[in-house]
Amino acid sequence: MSILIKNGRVIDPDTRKDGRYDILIEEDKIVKVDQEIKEEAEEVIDAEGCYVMPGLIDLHVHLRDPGQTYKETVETGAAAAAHGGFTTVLAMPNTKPVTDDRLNIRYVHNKAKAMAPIHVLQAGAITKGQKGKELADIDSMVAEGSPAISEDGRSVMDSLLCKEAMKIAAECGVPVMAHCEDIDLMDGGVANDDEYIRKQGLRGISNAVEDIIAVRDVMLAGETGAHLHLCHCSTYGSVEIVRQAKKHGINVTAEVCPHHFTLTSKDVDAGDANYKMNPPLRTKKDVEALKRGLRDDIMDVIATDHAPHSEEEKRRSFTAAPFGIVGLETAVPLTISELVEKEYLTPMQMAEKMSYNPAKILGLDKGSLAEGKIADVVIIDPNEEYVIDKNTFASKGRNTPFHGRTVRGKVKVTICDGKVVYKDKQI
Ligand SMILES: NC(=O)N[C@@H](CC(=O)O)C(=O)O
Ligand SMILES: [Zn+2]
Repeated sequence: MSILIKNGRVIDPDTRKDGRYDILIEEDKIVKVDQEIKEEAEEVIDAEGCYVMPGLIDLHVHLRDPGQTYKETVETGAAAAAHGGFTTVLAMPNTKPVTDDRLNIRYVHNKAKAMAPIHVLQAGAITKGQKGKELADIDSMVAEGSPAISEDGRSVMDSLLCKEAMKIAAECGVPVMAHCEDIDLMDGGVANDDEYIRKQGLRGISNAVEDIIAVRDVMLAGETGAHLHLCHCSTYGSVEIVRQAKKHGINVTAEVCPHHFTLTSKDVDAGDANYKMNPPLRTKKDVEALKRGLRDDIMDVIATDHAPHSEEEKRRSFTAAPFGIVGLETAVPLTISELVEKEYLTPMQMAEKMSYNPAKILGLDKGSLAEGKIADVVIIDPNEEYVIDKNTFASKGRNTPFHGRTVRGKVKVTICDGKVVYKDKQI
């Protein structure tokens, strides 16, 4: 099989190419990148007017498999990823049972190999059953191929246990991906702690809920030498904490989700739980800090926190519904519309934060369009305007606050291991 991508704007953070090039793919590899490639190929894709980037890598998805396959499966989540331009995703371990041992890691990896069109990697839990009492067997999960550990969905509240986990992760050479939430301080909160939210009769989640654990984890990373990756940062405090940590030479990276840089708590409709996620939508001050943090490369990654739930679950009251929204199929247009068009990010920075940096964080030989690399590629038309329609999602989840929103930036083709795994109708 060979594919020739012609006339696109190749944006490659690895070789620092940003210009008009053709790319020739043979079997599963990029064999040539040149200004004009004359060779014939079985499939020719005209990428005129499009960005051609390394396949996107999402460090934060929930695939609900095993245990909650009515919400999503490895297969449907991977199809949603391909539709969204992602060729690699990292699945979080808050499954049922919790992915806290090597057999559960193997289950997801094997299922993905058998039926996912893209690469699915599984993060291991930090504690057994995510109960926060006893460490999981981190070494054996890493030996099984898990590239990171995380307690996502909660924090390891016991600081000593958390420090032990960081020591082991440092020895194993994997990052600790931290969901920062002081569980006691949550106090039943469901949305940001501000006047507008309180007026709607909802309980608040203050910034300190996140910031306290972010500071603690940075201190522990400093003491243990672990690589700490802060998940779904939502507060201006988090951005400051990451800035300071980096200044002091602590090994920390951080991610921001599209919903957190696109919406504020003022957008929350108390009658619609599609605006409910953890951490919550924050204020304008927080959103501006997140955008500037991304612009200034304090914040390294854009990740989706794709969190599918059933329609029945999300129809419940704001307080009773579960936290989380889907994100795989809206990340590209939101990033282009909110960050690239508004000049917070260059297209090169977009490719860094959605592919190159995530690859580096997981230690993967990906995020590159250099000759000889595996052909994971995404083609995006940055100018195509369209209306987000949840009914077009490949995900089982329809829980998005972005249904009906007009955006720019459409994924046209996703190529994984040299195979076209998604193609838009009009290309
Ligand atoms: N983010 C969410 O609102 N929900 C996530 C858990 C998580 O990422 O913390 C989920 O698993 O549903
Ligand atoms: Zn989380």
